[in-house]
Amino acid sequence: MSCQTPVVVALDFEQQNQALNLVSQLDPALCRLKVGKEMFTHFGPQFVQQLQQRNFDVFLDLKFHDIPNTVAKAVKAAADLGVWMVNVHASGGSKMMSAARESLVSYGTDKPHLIAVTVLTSMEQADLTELGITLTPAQQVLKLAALTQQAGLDGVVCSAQEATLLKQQCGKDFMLVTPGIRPASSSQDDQKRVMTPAQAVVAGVDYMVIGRPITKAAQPLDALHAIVREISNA
Ligand SMILES: O=c1ccn([C@@H]2O[C@H](COP(=O)(O)O)[C@@H](O)[C@H]2O)c(=O)[nH]1
Repeated sequence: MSCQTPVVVALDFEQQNQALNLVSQLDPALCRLKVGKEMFTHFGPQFVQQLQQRNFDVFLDLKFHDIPNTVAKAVKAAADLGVWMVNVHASGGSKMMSAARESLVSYGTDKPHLIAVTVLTSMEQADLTELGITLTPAQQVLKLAALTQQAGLDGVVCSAQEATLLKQQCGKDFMLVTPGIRPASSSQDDQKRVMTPAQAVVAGVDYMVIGRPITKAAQPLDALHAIVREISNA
């Protein structure tokens, strides 16, 4: 059965067995899984394959950002690995994003979703100012999302705080994938632009990436079930 919820659990663990312990309690109908830089650097494509063998859709969150040729080949390698979703940084520009999209043409309908990171959810106004960006986070997200859509990608990573504006600008089919999701009782950690699962549903996000509120909970499965309940009640 394909996944019935928008939840993507971020597997950010130092040890493979910590991640697999959690995964063995999860159901692919309840959530998808995200593998990011920490676990991919430690454990590589074999780790992704182990998750796929357990029938999970995997979002490979490596946020590629390089010259167009290199990013295109990295995205193609992700497609060969059979991941459900892969991403690049929108700030790599439209040539880079177009090259990434073109590298997937030969996969037809078997291609992974290709999305681009706009402004990291850990960033706020002061972080943009430090980089010489004078726009607000929401304005910068809208600008990078427009570039992403023009390059033919499937959607963006953004904060749920920008979801309503983005759906107005880009249309309902442009996929919004939102980290920085925090149930009301959870610590914000290093995230700055956050929303609760219920607020994110109302804002219209397509997928919610959630890590520590689940993985660091005393009872991760209970935490996941509470989030899924909050989402279905919203
Ligand atoms: O803008 C972004 C892009 C990616 N992430 C990643 O999502 C998870 C969030 O984990 P939490 O523990 O729920 O904070 C993490 O793997 C990040 O690398 C992001 O947070 N923001």
